[in-house]
Amino acid sequence: MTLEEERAHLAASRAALARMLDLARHRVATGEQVAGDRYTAEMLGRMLKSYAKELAEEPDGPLYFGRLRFGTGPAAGDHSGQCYYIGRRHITDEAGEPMVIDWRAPVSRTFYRASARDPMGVAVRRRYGWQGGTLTGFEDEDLGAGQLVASRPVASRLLASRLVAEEIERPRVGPMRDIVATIQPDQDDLVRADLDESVCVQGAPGTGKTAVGLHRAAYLLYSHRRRLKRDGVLVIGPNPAFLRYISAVLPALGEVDIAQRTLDQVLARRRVTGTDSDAAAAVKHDARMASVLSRALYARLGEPSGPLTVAENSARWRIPEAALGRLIGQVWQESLPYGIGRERLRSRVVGLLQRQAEARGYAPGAAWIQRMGRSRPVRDFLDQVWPAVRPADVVAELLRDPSAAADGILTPAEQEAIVRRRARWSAADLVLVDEVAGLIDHPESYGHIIVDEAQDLSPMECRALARRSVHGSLTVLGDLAQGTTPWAATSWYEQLTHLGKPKARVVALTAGFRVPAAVLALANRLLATLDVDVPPTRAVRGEGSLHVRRADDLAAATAEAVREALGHEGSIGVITREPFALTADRVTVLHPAMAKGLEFDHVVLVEPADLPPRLLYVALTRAVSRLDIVHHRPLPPAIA
Ligand SMILES: Nc1ncnc2c1ncn2[C@@H]1O[C@H](COP(=O)(O)OP(=O)(O)OP(=O)(O)O)[C@@H](O)[C@H]1O
Repeated sequence: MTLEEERAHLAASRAALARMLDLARHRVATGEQVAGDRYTAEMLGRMLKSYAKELAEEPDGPLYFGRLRFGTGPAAGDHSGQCYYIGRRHITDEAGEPMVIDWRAPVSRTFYRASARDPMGVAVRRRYGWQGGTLTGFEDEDLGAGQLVASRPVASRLLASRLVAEEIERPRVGPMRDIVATIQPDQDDLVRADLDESVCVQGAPGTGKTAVGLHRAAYLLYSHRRRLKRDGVLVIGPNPAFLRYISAVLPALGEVDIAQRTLDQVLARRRVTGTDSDAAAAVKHDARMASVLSRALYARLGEPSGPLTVAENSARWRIPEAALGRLIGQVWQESLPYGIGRERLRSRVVGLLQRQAEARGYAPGAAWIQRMGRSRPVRDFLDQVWPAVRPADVVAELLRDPSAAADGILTPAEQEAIVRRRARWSAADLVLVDEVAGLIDHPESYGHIIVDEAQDLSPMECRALARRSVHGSLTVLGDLAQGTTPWAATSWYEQLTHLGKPKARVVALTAGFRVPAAVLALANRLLATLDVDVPPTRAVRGEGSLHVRRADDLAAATAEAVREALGHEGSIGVITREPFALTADRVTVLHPAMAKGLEFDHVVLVEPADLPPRLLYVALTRAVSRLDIVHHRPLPPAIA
């Protein structure tokens, strides 16, 4: 097929997409009239609306990025002699024949996996080059013959394709983009892991963890749409700036219904107005707090102080104290959540009353049972032995005086550290409140949760996510070397245990798609001093540029570096602890702690000696093309 013929196919695909969109809109408009009853009409309307919305999200840009032409040998199987265009979503012609196949469909897997060594039945893999919505060319890989045709020399040592290399080398501007056109085989393996499987990706900076997680979310929704529309998919990121940075990826993949939140946003039941000392935060985030809170909650259980008597008209029903004690013991043994235990006890008590009534010839019905359950004596009994509680009250009481619940678990100094003298909620307190809420009742659970920067979560934060994925699975993304919180994980096994998935497969990604080789060499030197057991990154990119300048006037030198950076295209990030006023379109000034997960085409890093080693490692690995280090004090030895 010539470029002209390819363009004709593109025009036909665009027309087909426009027709699909018209049809979907038409169905939204008429759907309510055609459906039988109101419920069905509403469900249908909602479904069609979201379908129309997804179609409309389709960017004007490339409709597809690749094409597979299968050979005729036995390896091609059912696809023998077939040709498929692979794009961001299915497009079908009027007869329902596929014009473009969704990248998530089973056959598309071949696009990412086939290699000269194992062509998987593919004769030729074609990749398209685009400029905006215009098709500019293509590149064929003759997998049958094991060679790349019509290609200029490739920039990278590791990539066979010029188009893939160009995509990776492209200067970065604006928010994160999807990588569907260039997913690599090891990434694809993770993206398509089964829904029931929890996986943990240990990936050095820029190896595509975030990209993999987001594409996995889109893939899972495609493959298990009904189940996950019902159960929900949640993406957890470290801060709102990061969520803004990644926010366009899923909509570009046609997925508009995935919640993307910080953990704080998930837990927020009340406003955070207080802060913790480092010592208090360390204790509150420690896994032992789970035992302390459980003790604090269950300390509320009491003993019956006599028999329970309910009088109704002329009848009197009575349960002796010993029998009540036995009931409490039985319910306790069932290890139910606290709130459910209280209701179970209520129904057991009423059950005993009911049996007495029946023994005396009454035939108590549902209304009687309900009345008994709400009767004063039964309520009083429950309030005494298994009182209703609010999670925040349990935590507030514990923080006023931790001793009763914490003795033997926390040291006296630790107890002292968490005593709260003013009733203000800190972020860590909300994690504790959530823990208690989880002891009282099951929280909303998700079908799948993707947790980014998971190495930074505390054990107690992990537990909050574990509770929300009891019936679902997790994709855990992180890098032990980039852990910068005081409680950052040092072992994935431990972190996964806190997350409730100790058996999750841990996979390392080591091909770095962000950081250029020159910068990576420096970062890897620092990595060697960080005392974490993770493999270093190999650069898939070119050399890039690394500049170090010593200056007496840091602010002036920084401004100078930014001015120079503005001479290139792409985004610029100034990573500094000092306030630095600068307003230019492409420039973002940010504190190192906020740089996590982000990337800029050009990074100006100010005074590395100010940063603890791991934060320095994060800051060093944000640059895509150029890194400028501006310093006054001597550089830390590892990077000097
Ligand atoms: N297969 C790929 N093809 C093209 N670009 C890729 C590929 N994989 C990753 N990238 C790009 O590499 C950059 C880094 O990816 P990403 O942010 O997902 O890495 P990360 O491992 O999460 O990094 P960090 O540890 O810093 O959070 C992004 O610009 C992403 O688009």
